[in-house]
Amino acid sequence: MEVIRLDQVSLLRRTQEEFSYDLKKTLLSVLEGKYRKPTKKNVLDSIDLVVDKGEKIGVIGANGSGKSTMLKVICGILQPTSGTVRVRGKIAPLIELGAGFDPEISVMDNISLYGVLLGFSRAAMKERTSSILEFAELQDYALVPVKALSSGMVARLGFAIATDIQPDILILDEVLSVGDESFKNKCKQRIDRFWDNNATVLVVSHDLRFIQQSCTRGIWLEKGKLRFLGSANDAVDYYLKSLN
Ligand SMILES: Nc1ncnc2c1ncn2[C@@H]1O[C@H](COP(=O)(O)OP(=O)(O)OP(=O)(O)O)[C@@H](O)[C@H]1O
Repeated sequence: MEVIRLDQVSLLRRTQEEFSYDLKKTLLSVLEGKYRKPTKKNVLDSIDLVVDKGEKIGVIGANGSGKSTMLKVICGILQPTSGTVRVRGKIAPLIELGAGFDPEISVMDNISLYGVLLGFSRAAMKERTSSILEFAELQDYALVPVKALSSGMVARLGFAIATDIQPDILILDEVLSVGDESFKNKCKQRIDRFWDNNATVLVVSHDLRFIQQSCTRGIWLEKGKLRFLGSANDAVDYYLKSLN
């Protein structure tokens, strides 16, 4: 059964998008004659992809080739400039953990808010609050505003919410570096369980051996284009050959 489908997905980004808010920097570069108008770049270029239930897909490619962007488009964090994305089932996006939190409101209220963003009802989130707090080891912080948590605690909370129930689709960006060593182990166990329970998995990693050992299929992206889609072993081989 098909659970993810991308048809001709492209995403354009301004090359200086991240810096455009820095007026002082922009003015200085104008005065120094160094200012260049931002140009647009195809970060994803006409991607077609169909993923069936239970597949484990490894996404590989050089830095900046569009791997994280593709995952964000699948999760709905980014909208494509053109093309369509269809996803069927509950998705656990383990990327940019906690990016959707409101720092001013309490941990408990953020659990409801984040859950609703992920597509759960408020009532369902109320029922899950205690198990989420327990997994994140934040029971004593339920009423504290999120801005008072450490960044590791924020990531733990994001992970706990996104994985409180078995997702149909698991999206992983690189090796998770959530919290301290003991918490990392807990996360790994949870991911392994989902992995074994027939979840569909998309994982970005530079660890090519891990991709070969753990994934059924591989995607090689190059400058936003899908260069290869096939067995994980072949994807790694072709990618490595391109580097020589
Ligand atoms: N917020 C942003 N604004 C503008 N351009 C961006 C932004 N985020 C990423 N890009 C650009 O999009 C391209 C793809 O980035 P992406 O993070 O998807 O690559 P990646 O393959 O995951 O790289 P890496 O292996 O380094 O994590 C890069 O050229 C990057 O500069």
